[in-house]
Amino acid sequence: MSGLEIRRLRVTFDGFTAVDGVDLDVRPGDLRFLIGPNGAGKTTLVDAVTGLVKAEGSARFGGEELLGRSVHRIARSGIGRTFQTATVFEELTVLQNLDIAAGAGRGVWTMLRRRKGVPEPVARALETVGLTELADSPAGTLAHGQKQWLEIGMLLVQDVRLLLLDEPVAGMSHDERQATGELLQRISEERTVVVIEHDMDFMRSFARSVSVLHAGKVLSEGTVAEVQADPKVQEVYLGHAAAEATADVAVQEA
Ligand SMILES: Nc1ncnc2c1ncn2[C@@H]1O[C@H](COP(=O)(O)OP(=O)(O)OP(=O)(O)O)[C@@H](O)[C@H]1O
Repeated sequence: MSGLEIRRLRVTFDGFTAVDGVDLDVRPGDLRFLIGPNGAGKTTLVDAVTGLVKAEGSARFGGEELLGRSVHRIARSGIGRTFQTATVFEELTVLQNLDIAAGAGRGVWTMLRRRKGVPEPVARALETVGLTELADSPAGTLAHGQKQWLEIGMLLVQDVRLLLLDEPVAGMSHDERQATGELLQRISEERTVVVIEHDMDFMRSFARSVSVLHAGKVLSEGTVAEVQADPKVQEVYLGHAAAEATADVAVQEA
């Protein structure tokens, strides 16, 4: 079973190189965190893999080349992503949201009709993301964290094999972060999961492996301990923190 294999990935915007020759391997069962300062190229890398921006090089999943395919074809290859803000249908119930996600090929009315029983994949996704009790609640009434879990559930019912999650715990409470970390660990046992994250505590608690991006390149890679001990990473993060502190002082003094 092969996971995500990225080679010499390059994305340029009007002459500016946002992703600059990235090699990345994420094996199934891994829970890879992609970290790095603002503008490092993390989201652009995910955009390239999901077909939202044009890229050079190669990005293969399960041995299949993704670059050059349409967004829809990539999605049909078992690749799904979430964005920083959850995109669920607020007026529909949790169950209806999952039904729609699962329902490629079925008519909308079939999906929305009240019916006995819940299809097995939907029931399993509800259970995995911990929303079984809330199946009949409108998605709009869910707490922020629960909406993110619903979105992850919508990927699970589509049997997505590679999940690319952009800052999944942004804005979550401590308990929601903990629950999300545990959820990602469970999911990644059977799938390949890549998480873009700025929350270092969350990364330290739940990452199985880490890639640090800086200025469009992979600066460092390894376990949390290896990456934290890397002087290049410390320099980028400390330099970054120092620059922010200086900017804060400058703002306060202005
Ligand atoms: N559509 C675009 N057109 C021009 N430049 C872009 C575009 N998208 C991203 N960039 C630039 O590419 C660089 C990488 O951006 P990207 O959003 O991938 O960084 P990031 O690591 O995800 O940052 P953050 O952590 O702030 O989300 C940035 O300098 C950004 O301004």
